[in-house]
Amino acid sequence: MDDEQKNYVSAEISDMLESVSFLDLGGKPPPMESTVLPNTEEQEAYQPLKVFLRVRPFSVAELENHESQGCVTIEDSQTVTLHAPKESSAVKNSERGIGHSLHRFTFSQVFGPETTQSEFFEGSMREIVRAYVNGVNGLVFTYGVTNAGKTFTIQGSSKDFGILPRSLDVIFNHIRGRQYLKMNFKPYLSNDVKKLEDAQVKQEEAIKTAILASLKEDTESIMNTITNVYDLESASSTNSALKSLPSDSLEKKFVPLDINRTNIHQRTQASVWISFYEIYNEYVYDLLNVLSTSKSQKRRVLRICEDQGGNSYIKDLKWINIQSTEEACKILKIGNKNRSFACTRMNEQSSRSHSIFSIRLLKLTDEHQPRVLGVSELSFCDLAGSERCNKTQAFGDRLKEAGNINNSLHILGKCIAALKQNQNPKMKPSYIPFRESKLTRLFQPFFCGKGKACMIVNINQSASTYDETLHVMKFSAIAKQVIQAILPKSFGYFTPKIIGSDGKPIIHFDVNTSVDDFPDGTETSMEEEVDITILSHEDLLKTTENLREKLVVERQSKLLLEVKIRREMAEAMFRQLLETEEAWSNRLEDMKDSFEEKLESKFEMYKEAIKKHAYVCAMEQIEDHYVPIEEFLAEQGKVEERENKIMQLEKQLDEQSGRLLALESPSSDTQTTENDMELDLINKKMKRANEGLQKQCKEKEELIKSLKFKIQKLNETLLEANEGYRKMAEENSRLKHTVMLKDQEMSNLQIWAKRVLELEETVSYLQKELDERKKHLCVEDPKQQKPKKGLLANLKSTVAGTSGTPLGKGWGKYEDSSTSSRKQIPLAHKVKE
Ligand SMILES: Nc1ncnc2c1ncn2[C@@H]1O[C@H](COP(=O)(O)OP(=O)(O)OP(=O)(O)O)[C@@H](O)[C@H]1O
Repeated sequence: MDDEQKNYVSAEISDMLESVSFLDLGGKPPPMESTVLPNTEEQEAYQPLKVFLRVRPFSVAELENHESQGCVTIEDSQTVTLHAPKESSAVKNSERGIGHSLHRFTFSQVFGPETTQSEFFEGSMREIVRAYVNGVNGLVFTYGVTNAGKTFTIQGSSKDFGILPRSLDVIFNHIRGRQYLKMNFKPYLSNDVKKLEDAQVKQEEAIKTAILASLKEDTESIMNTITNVYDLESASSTNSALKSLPSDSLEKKFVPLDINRTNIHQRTQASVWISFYEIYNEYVYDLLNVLSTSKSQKRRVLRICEDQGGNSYIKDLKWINIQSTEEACKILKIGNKNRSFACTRMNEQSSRSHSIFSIRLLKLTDEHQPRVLGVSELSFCDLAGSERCNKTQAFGDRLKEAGNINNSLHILGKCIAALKQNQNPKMKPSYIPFRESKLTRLFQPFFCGKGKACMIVNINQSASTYDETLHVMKFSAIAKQVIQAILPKSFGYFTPKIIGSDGKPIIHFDVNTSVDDFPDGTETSMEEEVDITILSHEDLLKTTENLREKLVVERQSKLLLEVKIRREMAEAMFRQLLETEEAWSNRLEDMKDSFEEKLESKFEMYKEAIKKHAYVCAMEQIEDHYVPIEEFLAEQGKVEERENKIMQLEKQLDEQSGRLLALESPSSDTQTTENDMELDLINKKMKRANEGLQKQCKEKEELIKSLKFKIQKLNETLLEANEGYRKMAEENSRLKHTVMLKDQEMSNLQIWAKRVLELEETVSYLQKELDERKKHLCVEDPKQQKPKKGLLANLKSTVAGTSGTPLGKGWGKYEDSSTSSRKQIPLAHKVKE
């Protein structure tokens, strides 16, 4: 998938979003407003994700460029309309009949370009911060194209603080006078607290001092390079600017939240810790790592791990204890210095990473030896702005960054779309790819009930980024439909584990479980990134022991499972064989029947054809030679008459020849003349008779010839019929052969069926054998067993132990010669087969 396609959300998600956005037309957001007072928290366990829209005012440069100003129209406090400018792809597409040039979107609230930072904070953050100080975790993330004002919204400028410093100020206002200033309770893993020894506390203090000192050292350079949080104008008076950050100044800028303090235990204290990290090119970096400030030094990549509860946390992430908003702002500034910014075509100071600033609030009892009552976390995620690579003309590092940014935003889009789809009971639940990117992995708990999430969508009104802005809006439209299931957590609901400096739990406040439960709780999932270093040596040994025992049990169950599966497979195979056999025999019968039918019908056909042919021939012959009987008799009469005439003529000829002999004597001349004349006459008559006879003979010869020709033709037809019959006979024999083969196949199938039955017997024998082995295993000391490398090795060894069984024989090379309890099983050779 190229970057163009991957921008924000995939094409198909985008299409889905398109339809969603139109479904929303005119529709007001569902009733979801509810106050986050502690006693109503249970009621709002399910609520749609809050999505706020903030529209950035035009910058001076944009105004100078005469950017089209009619792309974004705010209709009311919840609705905004986007009008595609002429040069945008949306207009081109709509002209081609794909999509629309006008889009309307609804949000939890829309903040126009004239909205001040204070108004925005009041309108969007009030609820989430109030819930947070009462113990509900919160996540705020800004989403939008590059240069849309995400960083400005979160951090703000020195004159106009963003939601992060304002939230910090509210938090410090809230805990004022009840702040726990010692650093001996520190956030640990995802939701736990570590109790530090004095030496460790000193170390913490030293780290903090070093971080703050690094700011002083670099003040000048920071002011020259970082302008995101504090304006360049204030560079000359950096320190004074920082000093002018105390909460008082903030308080003057906005009305403090009306937080219900009464629900918090009167005698409680709070400790505030912060962390700041970034996800850059899918690597997590601690932004508060002072060592990494040097650009030449390679930054240390942090790992995302999971604790016993499967909650993700960043291993070795620095948590710094802070006592005031100004301290937090200083640290934020140091973090910003380490953050990956770059000058892109769209934004001079573009954030090239997703940065996450987290605040952990530890609630403690107000005693000499305080107890930890709860931990809550508020995270601000400034997502990197995405852009189309061709538009930004990105290449090299920028292109790689854009690819990674787009990819993680794309996965975030997929997660949100899947979350939304899974809320529809009519649809098949789909896999939510939280683990496909670091960002979504860290966001996952917030979409699974760990706390309240809220999304801030930043857009600018520039026509040049209209298409990207439209994508963002579509994305937010679907995000708005995600229902969050927020566990009714407040302080004291999920009490954290307190871990001692040695890594062992020292106090466990959950009323339902005791400290003794902890070792079991240390059981970690076998994920590649599970952090086992959090366990002490003893726990590790104990865990190993437990795991070993579990392994034995697991192996037994696996063996049982395998036997069960084998049996099921054998049954299934047998069933399949029977079905196949039945199917084949049916098929065979059908084929036999159909061939026989075909054969018979062909025979009939040929017979009919021969009969017809013979009949036609006979008819033709009869037609050719048909002579009516009268004609025939007349002809016969004629022939007889002629024969009589011939006989008479012959007689006359004899007489005439006798006379001629007598006349040969020279006595009378007259007589000779008469005789000559008579002879001439007879000759003439004979000649004529002869000619007639010759003509008749010719006719008869021709008749004989034509009859002979017809006989020849009939012979040929007969030969052809013979040939057809011969072919039919051949086909018949072939079919008989096929039938014979099928019969053979059937008998083979029957043999297989018998074999399967035998296999089944073997399996049942194995089952018995296994039961025996199980009893044997139970008696054995599991510790003495050598752990095998895997299930197969274990199976093989187990089967080798029972090498007298058919299966054991199959794995002869693993046979244990010492096994005395071999049994001779007659089925062994069958299994081998
Ligand atoms: N609401 C606003 N009022 C006045 N200026 C603003 C506002 N929002 C943003 N800006 C200005 O717009 C510019 C870009 O803002 P910003 O750096 O916060 O954008 P971004 O979305 O974080 O960009 P990227 O994703 O590239 O980091 C900055 O100069 C900022 O001061």
